[in-house]
Amino acid sequence: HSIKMAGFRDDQKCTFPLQSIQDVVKLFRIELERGDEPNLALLSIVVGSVENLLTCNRYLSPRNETESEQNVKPNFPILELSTVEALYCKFESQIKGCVDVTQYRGNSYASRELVKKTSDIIWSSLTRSYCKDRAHLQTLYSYLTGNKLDCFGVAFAVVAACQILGYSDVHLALSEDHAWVIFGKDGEETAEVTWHGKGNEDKRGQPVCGPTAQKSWLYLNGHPVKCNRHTEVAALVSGINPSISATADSKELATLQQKLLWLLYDQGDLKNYPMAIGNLGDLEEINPTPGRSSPIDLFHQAIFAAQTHYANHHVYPYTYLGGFFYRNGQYKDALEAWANAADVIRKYNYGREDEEIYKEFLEIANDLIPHLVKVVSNQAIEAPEKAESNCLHDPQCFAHLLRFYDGLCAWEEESSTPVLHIGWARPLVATISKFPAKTRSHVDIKISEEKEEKVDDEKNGSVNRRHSHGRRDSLQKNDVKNEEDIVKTKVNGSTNVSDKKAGK
Ligand SMILES: CC1(C)CN=C(N2CCN(c3ncnc4sc(CCF)cc34)CC2)S1
Repeated sequence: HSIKMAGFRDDQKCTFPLQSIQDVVKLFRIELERGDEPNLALLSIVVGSVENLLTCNRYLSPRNETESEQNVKPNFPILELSTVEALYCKFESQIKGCVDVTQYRGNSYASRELVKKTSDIIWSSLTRSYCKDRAHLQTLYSYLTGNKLDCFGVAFAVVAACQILGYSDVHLALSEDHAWVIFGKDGEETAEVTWHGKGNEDKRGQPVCGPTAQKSWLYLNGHPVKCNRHTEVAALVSGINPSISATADSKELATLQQKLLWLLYDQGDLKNYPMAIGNLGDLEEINPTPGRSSPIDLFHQAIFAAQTHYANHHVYPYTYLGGFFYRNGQYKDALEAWANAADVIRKYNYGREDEEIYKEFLEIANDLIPHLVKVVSNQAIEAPEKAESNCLHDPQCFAHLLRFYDGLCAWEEESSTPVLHIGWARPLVATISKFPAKTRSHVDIKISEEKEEKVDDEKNGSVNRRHSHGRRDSLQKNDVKNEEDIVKTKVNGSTNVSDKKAGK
């Protein structure tokens, strides 16, 4: 049967051959600024081709071939239109050849059968067995030249295929460690289209619902990133992997990713995508763009996006920020960011497919914080005159640490799987014992409000409670006179009675 092969439009063709970062940025700009939808398959093939040339087969420009050139510096490859067109047509004919849309004619929305069928086509043509978490398996280039895709790559390929079949309602849904699709009227339907993790039976074709989806971090309890075509382009760009080896990155590819993320940022396409903003913050830390937001600003924008669009149910915005502060020796701020991350995870129950975030908190608790505490305790010894500003003498640092662990405990409560075990206890004891008793004694462990009145009534006069941000609630009788050198710090975030009455 004759398949109408849609070639590329002139404004797409005119950018070829692509031979610089700017050429690729220009192609993306054309795709993103035109009225119609950006072509996901085209952009994925282009990015995958460039990534392959810059990371997999160390592209050598003629200039570099002389023996004298010791440091092999790849220039930008030349990407011909014919290469991209051939791969695109291969994908288009495979998809259109296998899906008989006449069977679904009429209903303008995709059906679960259509989505499942599309997923089956991608799924069945994957190489039997390969290392699923290898790098550079996230694009259609990898699929079309090597029949390999990673978990995210399968979900993206299904959405790109449905776009080619004309279903503009099929979109990518992204959590912090999984991807699935939404479709139907108002995107109300959901379907698994890929696998997750190791040793888990795939649930392809099934909706994302039920108890597993409710309280588990993996599905973000109903707060995933629901993409439109532009956000899907942002996911594709976020997925660019500049790593050449465990120790080397392609500078050209990292620069391309950074420029494409700024293009999407300026178009407003990252506003509801915290991880993409975080990725941009990481790139800006490595290679700052003059005149652009600082990494800290970007990480705060990611946090704001998560608070605004996702009821503050995302953990990674806080671990992006915490990691930045840690790398830059701003340890009090790192502890606060990690405590805020724990305030998010406390909203979930830990389940067997949440290993990724478990590993994240394990590394923070048992590796990063112990290292942080060792560094500051050495500082206290080497520079005793700076003791006041030292983390170990700051009750708010101790309060952040307690809030961090309290969040992990709350995460474990009512969970099917335990979180903490003896392996967590040793680093915890080592960390707590580095804080002198004087510091620990200044932390005021606030209890939840309903009990607070009871405690207040029973207690004759209460200690003065100072919010962790310095605002004092009230001075009660028999307060110590020199209260200014006793920092009362709330451990948890609950507002206290007077605030409540003040309607704050
Ligand atoms: C603070 C961190 C440890 C640094 N990098 C992090 N990530 C790197 C980029 N990541 C991502 N970045 C953009 N989009 C997505 S969608 C997704 C789930 C699989 F589809 C992951 C992910 C995952 C999180 S979190």
